[in-house]
Amino acid sequence: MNSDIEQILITESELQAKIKELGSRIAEDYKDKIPVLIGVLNGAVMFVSDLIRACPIQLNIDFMAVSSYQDSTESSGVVKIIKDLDRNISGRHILIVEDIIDTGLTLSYLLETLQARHPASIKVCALLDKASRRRVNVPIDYLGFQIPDKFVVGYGLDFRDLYRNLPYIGVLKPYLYEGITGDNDI
Ligand SMILES: O=P(O)(O)OC[C@H]1O[C@H](OP(=O)(O)OP(=O)(O)O)[C@H](O)[C@@H]1O
Ligand code: HPA
Repeated sequence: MNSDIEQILITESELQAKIKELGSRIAEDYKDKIPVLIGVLNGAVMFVSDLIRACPIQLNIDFMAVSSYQDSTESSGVVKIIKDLDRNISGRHILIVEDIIDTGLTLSYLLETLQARHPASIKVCALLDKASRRRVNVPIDYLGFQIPDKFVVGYGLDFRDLYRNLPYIGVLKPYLYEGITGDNDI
């Protein structure tokens, strides 16, 4: 699996140091509230679990599963809810936790969908921002790292549902996905 990686972009220790910083900032900002942290599955699974351990305040967690990339490295542009929240978020302070903001289409859809449920506030925490690919403007209140326009995997991020279990963020060797349209089987 490691041999499919062209370059390690962010090491495990860099990830953990940044998550501690983000957790402290979030804990300070929400110390008088009980926010609901919404992890966006599947990609944010590692990030949300490390982030809540770095966040020593009272909080709730919930998850939404959405998908727009299927088996491709390009967004289909259509965001599908695969699993919705388990709770009513009306009047609650919401923090959406995402692994990556790329085109911004997923986050834009989530913000619109969750805003319609009348939360007290909504903020966004994202580990990675690939700003050069943005197709719609979205706010990021807490950001880990800006990254270049490369397809990355690891620490929750996948290609065809693989590589999520790498402990670092790496650039996938392009020959592994070039020519794949999204309709192919593994
Ligand atoms: O800004 P965007 O271009 O919308 O891309 C970001 C989204 O893409 C990935 O999810 P994906 O649809 O691949 O599902 P996954 O989390 O299950 O991997 C990632 O986890 C973000 O949710
Ligand atoms: O670079 C990426 N890697 C994995 N999943 C993604 N979803 C959007 N961009 C990416």
